[in-house]
This record gives sequence, structure tokens and C-alpha cells, in this order.
Amino acid sequence: MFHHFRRRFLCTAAAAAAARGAGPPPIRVALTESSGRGVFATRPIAAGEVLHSAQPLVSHPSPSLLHEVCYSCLRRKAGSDGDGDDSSGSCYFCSDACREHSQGFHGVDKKADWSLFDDHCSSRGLKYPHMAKRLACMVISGAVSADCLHILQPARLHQGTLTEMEEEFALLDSTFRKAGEWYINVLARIRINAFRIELVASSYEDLLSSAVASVACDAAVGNAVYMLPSFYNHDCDPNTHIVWLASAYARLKALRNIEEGEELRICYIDASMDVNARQRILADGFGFECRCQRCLSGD
Ligand SMILES: C[S@@+](CC[C@H](N)C(=O)[O-])C[C@H]1O[C@@H](n2cnc3c(N)ncnc32)[C@H](O)[C@@H]1O
Repeated sequence: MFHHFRRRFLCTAAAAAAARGAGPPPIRVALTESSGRGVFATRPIAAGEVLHSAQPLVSHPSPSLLHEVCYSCLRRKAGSDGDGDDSSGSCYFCSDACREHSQGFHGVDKKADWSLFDDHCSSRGLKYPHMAKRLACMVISGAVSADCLHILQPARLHQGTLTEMEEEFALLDSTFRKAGEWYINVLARIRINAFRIELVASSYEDLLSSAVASVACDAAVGNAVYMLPSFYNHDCDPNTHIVWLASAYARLKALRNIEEGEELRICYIDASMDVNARQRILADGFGFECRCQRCLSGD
């Protein structure tokens, strides 16, 4: 009883401290017993508390939304706001800050003829190569170093996937005239760590259009890779989730009260599926056999 009261008090105090923006995020990255590195709570955390936020390392709008979603932060264009279109009409910027932030790599992007690469991706419905292409432009412009994703875990790749990636790299290579294994290494990291970004509707109109979008087309505004959020392992009954409000700026939130030392886990997939479907998607898409409590109990 006292323990319960003390935990509630600590959670409330911690939530108040977090709301004041006091102190570093209450998390640390450490080795788990069976899932590589993971994220752990360094103090009790209250349900609903925002643990930390994160800016993407690299992001890209969904190809069909290049004129609707900001090239840099993935914010959706407001109904009447058409001023941010790039002069060549190839993309949209929501603000001068986003345009300035992207100036260097957008310049590199614009100089190359991406038609073959883009056609290849659109005919196969590929999204992640666009992020590798964005990263290549960022590296060339000097915005990031070529090994900036190196610390993230790469996906286990099948021979078929490798062959597909080599095909894509040939197109990227012929565009940039640069050789190397860089593309495959980068894409392997993007595959395992990318988030599909669905913005939370912020108005009634947004709510209506997203309801339509979820039927008519992809509800995601784009994809992004982050540093710290990439260390969160998966759980089919997660205690943490990642949310986006109006842009790719992410917030990690506790879904329930969490004890100090507990591992923080998010759900990578639609958790409403049955155990066999979840196991299949996690094995095929992410290359691991989920050993979370829910899967182990067969639920
Ligand atoms: C986004 S990374 C998470 C961080 C990763 N553990 C690391 O060391 O960088 C995803 C990888 O973590 C491991 N992983 C995540 N959740 C898991 C789970 N529930 N069971 C087993 N392995 C898991 C898998 O190797 C998966 O490919």
C-alpha cells in the first residue's frame, strides 16, 4: 500500500518535473538480455508523461505528397498556404526556417536528374530509397557525415533484398557517379530504424481529410529516421509510444506508469493482429523473432 502510494507520488513528481522541462530525459540506453540495446527508465515515469522529443536525422515526404508536405519537417500545407512552393515547383517548404535549413542539400538534390531513380521507386512502391537519396544529398552538401547512421542497428538482409538494393544503388551511383557500399549500409540501417509518420489531426478539417486519406491513399505524410528513438525495442504490449503532432518532430510518451529500471518499449506494428500474424510481420519486415511477454504467452 505504502509502496503503491510512494510510486504514485514519485510518478506525479516526475511528471511535474518533466512538464517544467527540468533535467535530462529519464532514460538511458543499455544492453538488454536478448534484444541488443534498449532504452530503460532511470526513474519512475507516470502514464502520459512526455519522456523526450526528437528531431529526425533524415526524413522524406511520401512521394505522392511532395507538394503537400514540407520538404524538411513534413508539416502538411495548410489549405490556403501556397507560398512555400519551390520555384521549380518540385517541392514545398512550410517556412523560411525549413527552406534555409535544407538549402545546401536541396541544392544538391535539384542539380541531379532523379527521373530514373524516382521511376524505379514509384514502379516498385519503394519509400526508403528516397531517404537514402536525401542522406546522400546531405552528405555531399556537408550537412552530415557519411557514417552518421553507423551507430544504428542494420537489418539482416536476404539475398533478394541485396540484389534489389544493388539495382537501386546503380541508379543512385549513375546519378552521383560515386561508388561504394555506402548505399547498402545506409539502406540496411534505414530499413530497420525508419518510422512511418502519421500526423495527429489538429483540426476538424484535418480529421475529415485524414479520414478520407486513410481510405483513398497512404495516411502517412512521410518517413524519418531518428537517433534516440531507434534504440527502443519492440513489444506487442508496449509501455511507450511515439507521436507526431504537426510535423516530423517526435515525442516519446509513456502509455502507463513505468518503474525505475523497466525497459521502455514501443510497438513497431499493428498490435491488434493475432500472435501468428505479428510474428510473421516482425520476422519478415524486421528480421527478429519477438520474445515479448504477450507473444510468449501466445496472446
Ligand atoms: C530499431 S532496433 C532497436 C534497437 C536495437 N536493439 C539496437 O541494439 O540498436 C530493432 C532491432 O532490435 C531487436 N529487437 C527489437 N525488439 C525486439 C523484440 N521484441 N524481440 C527480439 N528482438 C527485438 C531486433 O534485432 C530488431 O531488428
